[in-house]
Amino acid sequence: MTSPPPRRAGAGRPYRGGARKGPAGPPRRPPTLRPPIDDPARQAALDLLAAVRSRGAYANLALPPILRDRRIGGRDAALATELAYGSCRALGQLDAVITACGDRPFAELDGEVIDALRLGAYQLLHTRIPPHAAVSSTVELVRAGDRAGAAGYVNAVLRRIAEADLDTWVQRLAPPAEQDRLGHLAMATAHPRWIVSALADRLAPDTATPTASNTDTDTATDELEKALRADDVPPTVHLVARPGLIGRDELVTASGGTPAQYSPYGVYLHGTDPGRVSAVADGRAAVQDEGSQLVATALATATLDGPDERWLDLAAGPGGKAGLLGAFAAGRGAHLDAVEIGPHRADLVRRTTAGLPVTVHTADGRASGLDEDAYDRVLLDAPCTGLGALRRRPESRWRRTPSDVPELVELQQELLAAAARHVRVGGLIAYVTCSPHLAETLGVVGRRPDQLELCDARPFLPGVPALGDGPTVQLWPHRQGTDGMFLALLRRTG
Ligand SMILES: C[S@@+](CC[C@H](N)C(=O)[O-])C[C@H]1O[C@@H](n2cnc3c(N)ncnc32)[C@H](O)[C@@H]1O
Repeated sequence: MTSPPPRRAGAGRPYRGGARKGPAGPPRRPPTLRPPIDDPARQAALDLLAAVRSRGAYANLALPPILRDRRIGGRDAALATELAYGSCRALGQLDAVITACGDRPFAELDGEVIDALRLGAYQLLHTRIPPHAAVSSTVELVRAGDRAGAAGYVNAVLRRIAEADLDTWVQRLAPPAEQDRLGHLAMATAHPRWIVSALADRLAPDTATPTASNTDTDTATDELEKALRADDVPPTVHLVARPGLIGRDELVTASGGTPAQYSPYGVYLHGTDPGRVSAVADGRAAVQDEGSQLVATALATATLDGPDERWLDLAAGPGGKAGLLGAFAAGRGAHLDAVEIGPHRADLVRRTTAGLPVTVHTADGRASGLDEDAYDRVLLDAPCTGLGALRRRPESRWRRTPSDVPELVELQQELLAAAARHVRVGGLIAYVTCSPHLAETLGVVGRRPDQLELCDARPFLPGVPALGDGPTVQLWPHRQGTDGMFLALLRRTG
C-alpha cells in the first residue's frame, strides 16, 4: 500500500525569508536584545548546528567549548550532545523530510531556519521527546533568535513532520528496496548513497555479480545495514597502556576500566573522563582506539630478519601510533623518525612522544630528505576519507564527497612509493588507512611498487576474529568494535 503524498506546510505564512546573500536580506535584531531562553541544551545544539553549517566546524571539537563556556553539565549536556550529534549524523535524511513538508525550496531557506528545522525534525523522528514539546521548544528558540519572523513557518513544517514516524517517512521518500537496495538503505540509515555503495563494494564484492543468489544478497544487505548503523553508535573510549611505561593491569586499576578484548595494551573506559586518569595526564597511557593499537602492534611485532633499530612513521600527526611505536622502540633499543606535514600536528606528535626515542620532522613525507634504503620498519598511516571512523565525526559523512577519493588515492600512492624508498631490503612497511574504501585500500596496495611483496598480516593480530581470507586485514566497528582500520604488511624484496 502506498501512503498518500505529504501535504506541504507553510502556504500563506508571513515568513518571506530566503538564503541570505551578502549584506542584503531582512534586518537582524542585535543579539543583545534577545530575550533569554531557558533551554540551554537545545540552544547549545542549535548553536552547534549553526557552527557546523556556516563555518565548517567539526561537531566533536566545537561542542565541548560551547558546553564548557555556558557551564552546561549533567542532563542538559547529555541532551545537547544527543541532539547536536544526532542531527549532524542524520542531516541528509532530515533535509529530505523537511523538503517534503515545506512549500519553499530548501536551498532558499535561511541558514538559521534550516538549523531549527533540523533540530526539530531530529527530535520528532529520532527521540522520545513528545511531539508537542519538540515542536514548541524549537519554535520558541526561533522566536528568540535572529529569524523570529520564521517561527510560524518552522511551526507549520514541524507539525507536518510530526504527522508520521521515521519508518513512514522512509517508506514515502526512499526508493523501494526491491528496486534500489542501496538507495533505500541510504535514506533508512541516513548516509549518502556513495558511502553506502562504497561499503557494499568492500563488504561483498561478489554479490554484485549476476550469479549471486538471493540469500547471498540478503546476507550482504543485513551486514551492510549493520555496518551503516554502527556509524550512529558513539564509541567506547579506549586507552592504551604504553608498553614499558605502565602495565595493562595497573591501568585497569587506575582508570576503573576493563581489559580490552583484543589489544594486549588496551583498556575500555566506561564513563570515566580520560582526562582524570593520571597515567593519561603523565603520558604513560593515552586515548587510542583499539584498532589503531592493533595495527601499530602488528607492525612492531611482525617477524623481521636483520637489524631492527631504525623505524619511520611517514604521516604521524597527531601522534597516536607514533606514541605506541615510540614506547615499543624504547624497550627494544630502537629509534623512531616521525614525519608530519602540518606544523600544528607535528607539535602534537612532539607533545605525545615527549620522553620517548622519537624525532619529529615537519616535512612532506613524499620528499622528507630522510635516509633511503635505511629503515627496518615503516608505518604509513595514510591521509584518507576516514569512512571507517564516521562514528567519531558526526557531520563527516555529509561533508566528504566521492571526488575526494581520487585525490587521496594519488597522495596515498605517492606516500607508499616514498615508504618503499626509505625501507631497507628485507624491511617491513605497514600501509594503514581508517577507511575501508576499496580504492584507498586494496586498490593502492594492488598498484604498489614492484619491490614490495604482500605478507599475511593476520598472524600479527592474534585472537582477533573475523579477519577473512587475508593477506590484508580489514577491521570494522560492527565486527570487532574498533574503528574501520585497514592494514597491509609489505616486505621489500629487492
Ligand atoms: C591518518 S593521519 C595519521 C594518524 C596518526 N598515525 C595517528 O595515529 O595519530 C594522516 C596524517 O598525515 C598527514 N599528512 C597528509 N599529507 C602528508 C604528507 N604529504 N606528508 C606527511 N604527512 C602528511 C596529515 O596531516 C595527518 O596528520
